Amino acid sequence: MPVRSPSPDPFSSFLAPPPNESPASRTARLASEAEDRRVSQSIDDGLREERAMIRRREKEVIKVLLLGQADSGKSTTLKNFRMKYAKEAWRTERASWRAAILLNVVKALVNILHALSTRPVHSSLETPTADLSPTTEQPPSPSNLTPIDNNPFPTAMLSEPLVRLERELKMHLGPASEEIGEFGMDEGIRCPTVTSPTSPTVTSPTSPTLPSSSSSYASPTSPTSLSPQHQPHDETNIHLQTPTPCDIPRSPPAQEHLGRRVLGIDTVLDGLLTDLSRVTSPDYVPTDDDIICCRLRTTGVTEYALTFPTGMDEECGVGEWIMYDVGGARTNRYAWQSYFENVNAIIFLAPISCFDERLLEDTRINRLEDSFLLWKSIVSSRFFVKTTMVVFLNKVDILRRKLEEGRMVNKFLPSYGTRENEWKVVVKYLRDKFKEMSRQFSPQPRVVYLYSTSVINTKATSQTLKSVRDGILREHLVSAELA
Ligand SMILES: Nc1nc2c(ncn2[C@@H]2O[C@H](COP(=O)(O)OP(=O)(O)OP(=O)(O)O)[C@@H](O)[C@H]2O)c(=O)[nH]1
Ligand SMILES: [Mg+2]
Repeated sequence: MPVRSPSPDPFSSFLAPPPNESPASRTARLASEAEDRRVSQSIDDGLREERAMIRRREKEVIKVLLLGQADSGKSTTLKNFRMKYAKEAWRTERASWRAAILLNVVKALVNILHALSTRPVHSSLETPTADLSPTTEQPPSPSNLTPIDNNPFPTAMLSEPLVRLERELKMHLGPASEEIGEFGMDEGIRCPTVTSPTSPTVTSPTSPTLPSSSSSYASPTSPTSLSPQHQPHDETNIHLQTPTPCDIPRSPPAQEHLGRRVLGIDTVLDGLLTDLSRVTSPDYVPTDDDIICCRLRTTGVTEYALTFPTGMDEECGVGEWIMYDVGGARTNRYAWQSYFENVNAIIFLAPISCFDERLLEDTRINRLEDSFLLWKSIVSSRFFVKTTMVVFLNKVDILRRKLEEGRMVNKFLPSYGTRENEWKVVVKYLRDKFKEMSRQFSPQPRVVYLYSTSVINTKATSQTLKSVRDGILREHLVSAELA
């Protein structure tokens, strides 16, 4: 059978020169085709160059992940970074912290009233059987509280509008306003908009989980629910009552309780509580310290961009850092993994004051034990073999206070043994412990930068951040040279 030549491609015949092309037309056509090829080549070169530039920029962007359990101080550390290195953005969002600060104050007042109407029967449950036994102390629960004598405040009368205001503020602020497993006087009348902590959200790179600045709570010049002049409901006008909530923190029973720290109220709020008239004024603009002290739970993962010099001296160009702040509760941690690729540095927050506390989300687990387990899983992860590791042994101020009040570390951490119950000794012990765990569980030898911190102290933290920044940059430069 004769072999038939394949029929010509209709497209190639469409592109072929005309059969009767003159020599002059042919020359012109070839010149035009050469020019087309040149233009196309230069477009390809441009695209290649652009792609290479994007790859180079991606390499230059330093990714820093803040990790650690809930309430360890990750967001507070980020606030310090932004206060120092993103001054303009920090300044413009200052007013939007107002509602969150008010909520912190109202929650504390509700707690004080609750404690004034009740008192704990058991002061301590210190009977661990092993290191970091779960049988450590718990905050007072409704079942171990009894009414307190000589309480000067009509507790129910005062607490009702406060609880209502607390609920209003929570509705305004959303899920971040509620602690996981939060226990308060408003149990049973919780904010209906609060969503399950098991469904964290990932916020957009540019939107911190802050209250909206368009709201009446957020504007520094607009009224707040604590202001007497502009009440949404008469019953929330807490200034009109006698005694007023402003009298509560200064009252002798409250002072006695604050002094004994049986309320679970952190020292960070003391400043706000003793200066309530400032915070409740209609012209109130939060200060740096107010914002640093303010607690707003992180419910998903937030990204922040910071701009830094790319080298050690200030004459170098600037580079970009992206910092990721995550929700630290156990129920939030599954969302972390999508941020693990190509992380340059991790700042791990271990709140070492919590040696005698349990996790809110799982009260069987000691908080220090949880930090050890987290640290072990981070240093042993294959994702972080080349990641710079920075550890903040945080909340040293609270550790010091607890030890001064006579809390014994070895009651909760028997391996601490007979070492002196002194904060510097405890810090050294824990520093060695974190280092040793890194040595034992890291797939490759690595350097760990450890700092003892109280990140609510912005001045001291500013120095630490500079050192952390330089350390991360230095390691980044070294690895870029090796790559
Ligand atoms: N006293 C004291 N308080 C601190 C320190 N660090 C943080 N805090 C306070 O502890 C609370 C919790 O801090 P955050 O930064 O919100 O904790 P977080 O790790 O972001 O917590 P999640 O968002 O729940 O994961 C805030 O009220 C802070 O002001 C510290 O070193 N000392
Ligand atoms: Mg946070």
